[in-house]
Amino acid sequence: MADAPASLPRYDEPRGPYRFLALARAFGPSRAFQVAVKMGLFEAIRVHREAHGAGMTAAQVARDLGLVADPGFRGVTDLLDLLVAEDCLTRQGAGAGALYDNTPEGEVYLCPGSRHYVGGLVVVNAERTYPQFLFLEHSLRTGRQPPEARALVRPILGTFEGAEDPDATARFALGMTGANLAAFETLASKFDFGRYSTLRDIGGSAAALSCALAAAHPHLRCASADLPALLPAARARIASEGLEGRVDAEAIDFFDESPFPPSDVITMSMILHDWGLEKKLLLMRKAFAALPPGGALIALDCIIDDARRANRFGLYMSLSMLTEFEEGRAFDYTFDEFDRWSKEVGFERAEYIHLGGPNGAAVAHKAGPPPRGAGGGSGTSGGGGGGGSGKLSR
Ligand SMILES: C[S@@+](CC[C@H](N)C(=O)[O-])C[C@H]1O[C@@H](n2cnc3c(N)ncnc32)[C@H](O)[C@@H]1O
Repeated sequence: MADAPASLPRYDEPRGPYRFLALARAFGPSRAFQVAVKMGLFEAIRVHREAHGAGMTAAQVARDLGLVADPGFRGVTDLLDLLVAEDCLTRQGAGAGALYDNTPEGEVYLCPGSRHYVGGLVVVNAERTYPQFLFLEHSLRTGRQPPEARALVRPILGTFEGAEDPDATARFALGMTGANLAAFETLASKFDFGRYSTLRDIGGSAAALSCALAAAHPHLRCASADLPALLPAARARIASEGLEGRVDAEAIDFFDESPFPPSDVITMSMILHDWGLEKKLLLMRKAFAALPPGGALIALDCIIDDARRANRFGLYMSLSMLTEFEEGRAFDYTFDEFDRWSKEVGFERAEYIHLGGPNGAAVAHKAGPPPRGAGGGSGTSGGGGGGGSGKLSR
């Protein structure tokens, strides 16, 4: 397993037919990675290194994770080397004595004790998204998943409502927190929250967005509102971040008759994309009604570029919503579309804030002076109200 001699080809960008074949097989490395995260490989390596001061051999990994440990069996070594090729593991040495270890990034993002752990969503991808994509053709032909799929993956609304089982609800919430924390922290630094005093996060799950914003902006009073099954996860996070008294957890059903309680800012992260146009507009109207003059609705999603060709993760996400939501009407959207909807609902103008990777925030502003006065006198960390970097205003 020495480095390839210079005469061997380097496997960089696949070209010609290989580009299409690579795309057809892209699920392979993806699935292998999901399985590795689900089995706890990265955490097992971290724990082993802490105890023994070195990475693990393939045989040690096999024993630790309960995999086939027969020396003639290639599966475990193949999985580990594929993860080396994907830059998810490092390897030192060769053959049976080769030691596999985490990359520094793997340690931050793939080990559950880390604040930045994203593995929760990888497990959701392994348990829900991947099996549902097996039936994508059926979804495209009928707008819904077939009964076979529903035998493998329970409907997402049951998970939200806690009807499936409380652990599945908590696991989904932790997955969402890990996946979106970086975007939440970027929003905290890019948007001028100094102009507002109160914020309500609709569909706030485990309150991660409210906590990130309250931690960055001490003047801000936040409420994270979700179905009752999410209250324990939200309360646990508020307590663990030391934000009791500044962040509340509230039970709501955002589709019931009652109006949203008034707040200067309403956020909806990964909410609008869960629904068809009618329900998207209903939620935006409820937000508009609850905001004071000068208030803002901030929708966070993998907002698709207006030309619908660059944000391929956003486009994938939209197909994923088709498989997740039984209505067959859920979709991710462009900023252009959000801009149009926001005017239809009554907002004065909208702006786009890029949040890193495929994530963005579409902000709709209600006409009027900012509720807390320009600048607000609080320590906002950046952005400012007008035209900060990466913002489009319309
Ligand atoms: C895709 S998750 C997004 C979670 C979180 N905002 C984030 O970005 O990480 C959708 C959230 O909407 C919540 N939700 C779904 N239907 C709801 C309803 N009718 N009323 C309130 N919350 C609801 C779910 O419980 C879930 O927490």
